[in-house]
Amino acid sequence: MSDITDFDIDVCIIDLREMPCLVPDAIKKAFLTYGITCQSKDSLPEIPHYAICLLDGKINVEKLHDFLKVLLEKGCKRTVGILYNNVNVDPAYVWQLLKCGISDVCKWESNSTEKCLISKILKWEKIEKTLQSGYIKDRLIGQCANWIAVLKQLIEFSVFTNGSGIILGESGTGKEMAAHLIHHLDNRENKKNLVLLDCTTIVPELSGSEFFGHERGAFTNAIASRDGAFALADNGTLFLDEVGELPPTMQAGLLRVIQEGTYKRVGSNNWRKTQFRLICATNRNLNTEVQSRNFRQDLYYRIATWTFRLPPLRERVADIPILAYHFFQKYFKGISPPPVDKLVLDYLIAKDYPGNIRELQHLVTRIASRYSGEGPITVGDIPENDRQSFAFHQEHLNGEFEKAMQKALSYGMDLKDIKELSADIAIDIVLKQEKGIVKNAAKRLGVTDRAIQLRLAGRRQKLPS
Ligand SMILES: Nc1ncnc2c1ncn2[C@@H]1O[C@H](COP(=O)(O)OP(=O)(O)OP(=O)(O)O)[C@@H](O)[C@H]1O
Repeated sequence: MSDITDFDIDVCIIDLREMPCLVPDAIKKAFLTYGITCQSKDSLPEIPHYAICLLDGKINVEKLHDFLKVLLEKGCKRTVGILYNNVNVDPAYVWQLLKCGISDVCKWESNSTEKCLISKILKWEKIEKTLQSGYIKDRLIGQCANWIAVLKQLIEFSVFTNGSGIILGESGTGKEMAAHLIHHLDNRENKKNLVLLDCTTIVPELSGSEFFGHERGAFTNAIASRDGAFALADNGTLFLDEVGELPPTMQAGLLRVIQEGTYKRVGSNNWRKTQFRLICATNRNLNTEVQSRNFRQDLYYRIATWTFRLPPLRERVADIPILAYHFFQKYFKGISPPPVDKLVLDYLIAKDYPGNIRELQHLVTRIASRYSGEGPITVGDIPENDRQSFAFHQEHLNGEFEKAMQKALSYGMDLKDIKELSADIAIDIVLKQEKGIVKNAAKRLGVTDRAIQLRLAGRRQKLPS
């Protein structure tokens, strides 16, 4: 590492020890090789992209937290701590430092610490650069911290490992887009194709052929031999969407291929080799599926080496305006989209999106397609169907409904309890209005008769005897 001559990343050492004396010469010298100098925390000339913080075991964690917060808010990308002169550091203290926002903590060992930190910083810088790349900026829109955090994990996984991973997330949160990103960033030599397979669409009887391929005549209608997903993904990436739906026989087959790297076409006795990066996605809780024996535990552990959770849109509401702008831009293909009235933006921000980004995209497309071509996009461009539930939401947000919610929250009810209670109240009101006729109530509430009956039965069971 010491042969790095063109290290030009903006890094500085900041002495944050509770009782600073002079930064030890050994540290100064070691980092000066890379052009890294020491700065005082009170007179930083500029906020560095990376800060190496010199710490001791006595630092006030709250003060450190505040200092790091300011650093990170002002553009510092990561901070790392060196513990100096502390041979027996309390592990709890180190975990506290990490909680404060420090990316890593190490003890000062002359001759190796600086090399270790430089290689970490080089890696982090590569991740930051990738985050700013055109591929991501044009496709994976978002600036919320939880979205950026998962993007960074995805980049690290794609660029620095060749492992398998699983992408968790509700429908429409961008799982398939994440798979494309992983394949795009994968820097394997002679990288080949990304093969996408949606496990919900696989016919169980044909699943063997779909994955392994088949020989001519292997079964009725097998008029020609054919490659399956394992062959097509060789030297590339296999993306299995909704992996929780994989038929049990295929789960065993897949495990074998991942472990051995060999498979046989249906109707053939010859072993063939394949090697691919496996990326799976699901919006199910695979842990529960494993417990209820619907999904093989051994396969789960093989594919879940790396797990990424994409946040639903409700956890990144601040991204709605830029996502909406991105979709308007897409709709108006190249020409800059018309201005969007603030009321429309407020509407987009306040709405619920069970279908996440896909649902927002479709809504924006509907709005854009109603635009007359002059002036800004206004609330009149929002289709009538889309306005109805929202109008209710707006009317009641500041009225009785909000008061009831405040009361419920003051009793310590969580969202689940609130949802349950609201559903019960709605059912009771409609049942009363429909004179106890479940069928009519169910129709009005948009659920099945059985759903209401089960709910009523559940409530009876919960009643104290
Ligand atoms: N961060 C994002 N920026 C821009 N568009 C996005 C983003 N995330 C998702 N999309 C868009 O939302 C739509 C849904 O994305 P995608 O198909 O990747 O979701 P998914 O989680 O795989 O959905 P499903 O589980 O239903 O298959 C796509 O049209 C995609 O272009």
